[in-house]
Amino acid sequence: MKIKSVRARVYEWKGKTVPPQGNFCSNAMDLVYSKTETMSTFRFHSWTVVEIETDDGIVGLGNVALAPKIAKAIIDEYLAPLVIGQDPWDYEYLWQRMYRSTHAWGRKGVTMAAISAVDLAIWDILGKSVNKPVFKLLGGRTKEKIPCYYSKLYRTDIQEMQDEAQKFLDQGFTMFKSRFGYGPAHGTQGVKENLKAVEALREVIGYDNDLMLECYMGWNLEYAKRMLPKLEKFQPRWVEEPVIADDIDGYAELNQLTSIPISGGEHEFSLYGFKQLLERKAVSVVQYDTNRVGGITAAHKINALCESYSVPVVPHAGQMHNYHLTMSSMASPMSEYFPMFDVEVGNELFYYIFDGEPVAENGFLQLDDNTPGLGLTLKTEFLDQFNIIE
Ligand SMILES: O=C(O)C(=O)C[C@@H](O)CO
Ligand SMILES: [Mg+2]
Repeated sequence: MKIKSVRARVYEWKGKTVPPQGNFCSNAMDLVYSKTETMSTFRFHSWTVVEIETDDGIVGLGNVALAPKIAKAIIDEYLAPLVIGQDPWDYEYLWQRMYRSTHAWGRKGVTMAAISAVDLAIWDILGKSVNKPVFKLLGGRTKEKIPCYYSKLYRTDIQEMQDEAQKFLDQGFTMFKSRFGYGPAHGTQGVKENLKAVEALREVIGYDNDLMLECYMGWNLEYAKRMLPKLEKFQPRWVEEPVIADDIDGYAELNQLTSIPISGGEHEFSLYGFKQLLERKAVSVVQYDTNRVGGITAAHKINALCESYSVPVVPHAGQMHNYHLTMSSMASPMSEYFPMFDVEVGNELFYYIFDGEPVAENGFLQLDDNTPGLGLTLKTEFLDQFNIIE
């Protein structure tokens, strides 16, 4: 079997989006003076879809959401020529060709995300060619079904957040992730607002259910050192991305500071990036995203590395490419789960492009032993709400 063609198309959402609100989600731009709403650079309203076809007609689907137009250019210009004419079963060789040939300017960020998209499509082909789901090629079924946590609860009105938490508690979720709205730029009032929201959510879900707290790189070390001791009484399962991804020493200091586990990784790349995080005890929970980190080829290696450190892997975002890594590894106890909503930050856009995503039932996800490959097809229902760039 040989790769015959690589097609990368950008799906630009033209449909309605939930308008941004202030203090919706603390984020890395909060620390930079700006007159615009800071979360705007972290909206994912475009997505690049990669279709790789083999000489016997199998089509593999990959995807990338980081800088999708740039990712498409990297795929078209640099990565496609490296894989066309090659055997997809030589996936390690192909991964190394892509990684090493772009090493001078790649390694992390959008290049590794583009490599991830090609690698996902290759693994989709592998599964389809032997009529097996990808997780069966990685280690098989390690769970009867996948526990998942409800992920949203962005910082809105306190009552709205409590109503949202109650709604999904009633649907059987036992784990919830919420977003802080405030950070160093918002002073002591912001600290009070952050604590008020956590307390309000605990009032709804109690202490028999897990609560994870997301900073999305919106704090700094000094502020996090003030906040974590105040948060301990609320017993969060983890506090996520308190500082920017490059501040690994900051992560390591915070991870030892209190009883609260620090999580991160969705903005880290490749096996080597996670080797650093683990060696320096920077995180207690690893959260790579398989469509960023280097695809399934890289994520599978990182799962093994994390297993050797007894550090759990909870991939960032839901989405099928992550579910296969969780199903096939004892290192990964659960998945993140965004239900389908109106398009807001963009984590929801996946549902408007692909069919095949499992719907959570009572806080669990299921993958089918008999659905080959990643289990995704391209959705046609919302095509009229996308501008597609060939
Ligand atoms: O789901 C996460 O962990 C994210 O970082 C998503 C992003 O939109 C901020 O919440
Ligand atoms: Mg996150």
